Amino acid sequence: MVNITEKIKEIEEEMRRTQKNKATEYHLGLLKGYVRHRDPRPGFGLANCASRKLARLRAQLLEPGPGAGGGGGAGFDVTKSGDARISLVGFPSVGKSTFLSKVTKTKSVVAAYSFTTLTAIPGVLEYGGAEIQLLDLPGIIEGASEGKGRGRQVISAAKTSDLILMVLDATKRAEQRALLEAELEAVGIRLNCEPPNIYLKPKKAGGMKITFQSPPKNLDEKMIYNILRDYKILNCEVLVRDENATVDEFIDVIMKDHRKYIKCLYVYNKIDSVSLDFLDKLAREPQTVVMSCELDLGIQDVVDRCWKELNLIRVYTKRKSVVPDFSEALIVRSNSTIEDVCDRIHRSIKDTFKYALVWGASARHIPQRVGLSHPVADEDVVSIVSAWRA
Ligand SMILES: Nc1nc2c(ncn2[C@@H]2O[C@H](COP(=O)(O)OP(=O)(O)OP(=O)(O)O)[C@@H](O)[C@H]2O)c(=O)[nH]1
Ligand SMILES: [K+]
Ligand SMILES: [Mg+2]
Repeated sequence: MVNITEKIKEIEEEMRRTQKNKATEYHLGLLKGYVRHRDPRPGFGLANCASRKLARLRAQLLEPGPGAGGGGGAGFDVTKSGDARISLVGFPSVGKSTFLSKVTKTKSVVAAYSFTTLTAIPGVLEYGGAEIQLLDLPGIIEGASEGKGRGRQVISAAKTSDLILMVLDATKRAEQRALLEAELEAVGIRLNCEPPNIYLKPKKAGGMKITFQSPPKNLDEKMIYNILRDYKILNCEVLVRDENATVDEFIDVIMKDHRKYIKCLYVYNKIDSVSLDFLDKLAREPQTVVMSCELDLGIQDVVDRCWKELNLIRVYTKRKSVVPDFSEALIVRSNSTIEDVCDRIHRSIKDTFKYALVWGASARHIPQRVGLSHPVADEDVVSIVSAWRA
């Protein structure tokens, strides 16, 4: 077999040479009779022939070899680090690597052909003293969940993240989003929803006890009975608390060890290439932000929105008569209190806690003297006063 990597190198060389001189490209096209049929959209021009060939070869590199075991189910070997992990998931060439290279110090290769990125590339997104791991992933294609390309690995990596950033190309068909969602759904990822409000407890004996808190709209006792029997759960207790619960949701509860509920933010890139009307329409969709990496438009909005979606709070600690260090934040979940902040600093700090001084959005006046139960807000400055120090 001719080495795919060598073939790829050859074509890349050829493309580099022609790209150096657009005029040459034009003449080449003219020679080959391409110019008349030229697609006016960016990226669909003369180089598209070589580009398509290259993408095809690189896709082969992604395919699991014979005996490789169907692409493998495990994710890429990247250790989790920082305060949270965000995965960039999308079709090839939507701009995932461009985005990573823009917002982190990591440079992930960017190119016009598909499957430029062949593995997971981690970068660190610094956000006001918080450190978020941003994972650039290979592009996925339809059928990814069934093991096409490195689809399964990509999806496994996405499954380990705290937020999925679904990167979409604003110039491409609207279906791309539903197609990607279906691929993620197929492996048990549930986007932007909470686990169903259904209690299920398998028992050793006693048959099935099925109770509805209020009359169900989409389920009945017989349906639940049949589903449970299909899954060979013959003894259990079920309490359906949500009247709108569906069959699919009930199955998700049975399969809860294989389900992952993850927030997803939809990001449309390349808005420099669509009309203003269309851009406006996209930007109004729920959970959606728009950007152009090329024109540096909306990037900070995307980053801010990511932080918001993670539901985390940055707290800066301050020693008496010293300016707080804003380059290092203490990260707690939303709805945390001073007590949670103490626990993050040191396990025993609560033993000597007298009160805390708080500057920031959660303080009614500045500084406010508060106790352990005081809820903190993002970017609060907190000074813990201990009994022995005061
Ligand atoms: N017009 C336009 N082109 C962009 C924008 N962002 C990225 N591109 C181009 O889109 C192409 C693909 O970018 P990449 O960052 O390599 O895309 P990717 O999603 O990482 O692609 P794969 O790794 O192959 O899956 C490159 O030619 C970029 O220059 C943008 O905002 N507008
Ligand atoms: K690409
Ligand atoms: Mg890439």
